[in-house]
Amino acid sequence: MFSSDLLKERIAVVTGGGSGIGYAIAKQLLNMGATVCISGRKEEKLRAAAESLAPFGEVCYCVCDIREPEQVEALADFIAQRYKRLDFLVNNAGGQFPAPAEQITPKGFHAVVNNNLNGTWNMTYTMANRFFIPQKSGSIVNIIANIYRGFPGMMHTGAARAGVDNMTKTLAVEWSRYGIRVNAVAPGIIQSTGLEQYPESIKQGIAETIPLKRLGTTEEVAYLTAFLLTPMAAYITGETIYIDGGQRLRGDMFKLN
Ligand SMILES: CCCCC/C=C/C(=O)SCCNC(=O)CCNC(=O)[C@H](O)C(C)(C)COP(=O)(O)OP(=O)(O)OC[C@H]1O[C@@H](n2cnc3c(N)ncnc32)[C@H](O)[C@@H]1OP(=O)(O)O
Ligand SMILES: NC(=O)C1=CN([C@@H]2O[C@H](COP(=O)(O)OP(=O)(O)OC[C@H]3O[C@@H](n4cnc5c(N)ncnc54)[C@H](OP(=O)(O)O)[C@@H]3O)[C@@H](O)[C@H]2O)C=CC1
Repeated sequence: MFSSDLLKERIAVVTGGGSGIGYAIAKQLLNMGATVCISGRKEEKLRAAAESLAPFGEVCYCVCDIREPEQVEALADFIAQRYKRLDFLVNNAGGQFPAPAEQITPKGFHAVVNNNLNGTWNMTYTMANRFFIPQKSGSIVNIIANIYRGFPGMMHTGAARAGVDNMTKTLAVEWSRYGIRVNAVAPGIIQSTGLEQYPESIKQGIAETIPLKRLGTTEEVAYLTAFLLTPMAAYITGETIYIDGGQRLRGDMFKLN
């Protein structure tokens, strides 16, 4: 299933591929023979990531803030010039800040929705029109979050990710006529660079609330994402697959007062 030539000659873009889950996804796709372009906002971070990924296959990077349509268009130009096609888009870039709902200002709400929902659409709209629709093929995986029971403690991202979850279903139907599959992966709490930004007080004891009694790894999210892009998943579209050690069914995301 994960053989080294399964994705040979396939071209992938992984947003937020310079760190954490995105980096692990890029590495897994390279290990399966794909050519991968990682993107993000910080050039130095991308350069270092691309250097450390280079032993695993053909990798490049492109600075692109997904919130800026013209930067997304420039990323599409870069891919068109370099590879002439695109097969996979992994919308992984995103983030938010923890806060009780009543303290999320309209500006803060807008910032998080803009990053996670609008940014994902900017990428999806552009890459579909530039590549997937004309090619009549393509596969998209959206990395969202565990929104199964809402997202207490991060209402803004819950709302944004629910938007992407619904977008996933709609596009799977609308774009089936172009041979495009669209799926989502919903990670629970994953031991990644991103998690380092959350205060210890929130994370302390959290593993005990998860049925599998541990946090997930970035590699585990990468395996699932890669699987969804392979021909083995050719009949899967419009799905959101949770990878959370069972947390959506039992256990708290946050300790609320
Ligand atoms: C148990 C834990 C479970 C965790 C599960 C999930 C984990 C992950 O998702 S890991 C990924 C982690 N990485 C991140 O989340 C970092 C990403 N964050 C950002 O990129 C940015 O902070 C942003 C996109 C969320 C906002 O950036 P930007 O658009 O540049 O907006 P500003 O910085 O200008 O802020 C606008 C506005 O937003 C409010 N705000 C921003 N940060 C905070 C904060 N830390 N706390 C409270 N409020 C915040 C605030 O209202 C800002 O306006 P001003 O007050 O006028 O600055
Ligand atoms: N770790 C976890 O427990 C969970 C993570 N997630 C989600 O998974 C994804 C990956 O997170 P993780 O790897 O943990 O955290 P990281 O903070 O390591 O990764 C987030 C990546 O997104 C990029 N990014 C953020 N905003 C933008 C933007 N506007 N334009 C371009 N790139 C952007 C960052 O790159 P740069 O700094 O270069 O801009 C960074 O590489 C995120 O969407 C996160 O919210 C969901 C649930 C749980």
